[in-house]
Amino acid sequence: MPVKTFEDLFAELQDKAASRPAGSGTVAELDRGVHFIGKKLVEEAAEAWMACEHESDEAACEELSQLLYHVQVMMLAKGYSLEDVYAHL
Ligand SMILES: N=c1c2ncn([C@@H]3O[C@H](COP(=O)(O)OP(=O)(O)OP(=O)(O)O)[C@@H](O)[C@H]3O)c2ncn1[C@@H]1O[C@H](COP(=O)(O)O)[C@@H](O)[C@H]1O
Repeated sequence: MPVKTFEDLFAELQDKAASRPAGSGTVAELDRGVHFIGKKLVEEAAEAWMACEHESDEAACEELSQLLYHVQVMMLAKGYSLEDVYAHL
């Protein structure tokens, strides 16, 4: 099975945000808003930092993936496209 890329996940989350399927954690987070998502972003960043310092490579990569997910949820909450953010890379 091919690995899901950052762009693949963003397209999937955009679709979820538009179609709002029942049981979607993304929809639930979007409904809670920027303040809630911001706290999740910081929490995941801290967990990623701790995992990188003290845990296995596997655990660190898992935490980093969760941080990337929450970056995308924040982008959606703010209405930003990939291009809006990539313009600053
Ligand atoms: N990649 C992710 C992803 N990474 C992290 N998370 C969520 O981020 C949180 C991180 O979990 P933690 O272990 O840090 O915290 P926890 O204590 O277990 O969970 P919480 O109590 O904090 O919610 C969990 O709620 C996860 O569900 C993700 N949720 C969804 N996705 C993908 O996003 C897509 C859409 O998901 P749904 O919107 O749920 O359909 C699917 O492809 C999913 O695989």
